[in-house]
Amino acid sequence: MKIALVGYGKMGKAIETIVEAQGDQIVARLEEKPTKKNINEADVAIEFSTPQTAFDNVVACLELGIPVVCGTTAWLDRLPEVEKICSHVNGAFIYASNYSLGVNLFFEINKRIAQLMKKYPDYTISLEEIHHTEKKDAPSGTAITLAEEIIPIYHMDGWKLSSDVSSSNQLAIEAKREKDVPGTHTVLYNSEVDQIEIKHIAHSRKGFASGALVAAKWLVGKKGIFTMKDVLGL
Ligand SMILES: NC(=O)C1=CN([C@@H]2O[C@H](COP(=O)(O)OP(=O)(O)OC[C@H]3O[C@@H](n4cnc5c(N)ncnc54)[C@H](OP(=O)(O)O)[C@@H]3O)[C@@H](O)[C@H]2O)C=CC1
Ligand SMILES: O=C(O)C1=N[C@H](C(=O)O)C[C@H](O)C1
Repeated sequence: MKIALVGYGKMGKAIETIVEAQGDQIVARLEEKPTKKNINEADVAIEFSTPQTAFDNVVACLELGIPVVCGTTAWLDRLPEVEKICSHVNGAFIYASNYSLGVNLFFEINKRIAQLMKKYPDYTISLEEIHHTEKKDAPSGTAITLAEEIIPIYHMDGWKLSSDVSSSNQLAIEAKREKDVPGTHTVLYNSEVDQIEIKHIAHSRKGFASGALVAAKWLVGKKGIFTMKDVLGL
């Protein structure tokens, strides 16, 4: 598989380490918008860049006929436009706020626990995410995905970036930034007498990177718009 890395920062480099070990080929390492000239006939593009550049990069790949695996967060207000373009060009696109197998299992666990806990109003639900200090967005895309799966179950009015869990019908997400933390997400159920937590701790970026590569291999040869639920059969 010939892979173009669109975005060659922390994630691009983590993916490169795994690709080199498994015998696939990286044909482009881009820190600019993909073009016919710089994408080097890649079979698939893996896009981890910035919230400001992801949309243009994804559209450029689709218009060049290259399937795209995108992991960049905080640009999703434009996802409907990408979906329209992908259908128009009969392309292939996958987006996930988090590509790691563990987090995708955590998403399923989160929904099941929320279904159980909503019957017990003594418990107040909230979310916490912790990431490295270089992270550009808050809350994390993963925390938003967790929230979006809880909100319909609890009939809440959306989420808010706040440590104040008490005052409204919005799900509070607290975002903390600490040196070198790859990504930790916790869903908390707190009552007067006790607290229940479910937590996913990424030990490194390896899980995100290997999941993105699994998604890339799965996507090549397909047409359509997909998520990690399709890739993992969840
Ligand atoms: N879905 C998932 O599983 C995961 C998602 N992420 C998300 O991925 C994104 C990237 O994370 P990370 O690798 O840590 O970030 P980094 O800041 O380490 O890397 C981003 C890279 O993109 C480059 N870049 C800037 N402009 C462009 C452009 N126009 N086209 C292509 N590349 C460009 C930057 O270059 P320069 O520094 O020169 O500006 C930088 O090298 C974030 O949104 C993060 O939240 C992260 C981990 C897992
Ligand atoms: O920026 C990061 O590092 C991460 N971003 C993703 C997110 O916003 O959820 C995934 C992971 O938590 C690491």
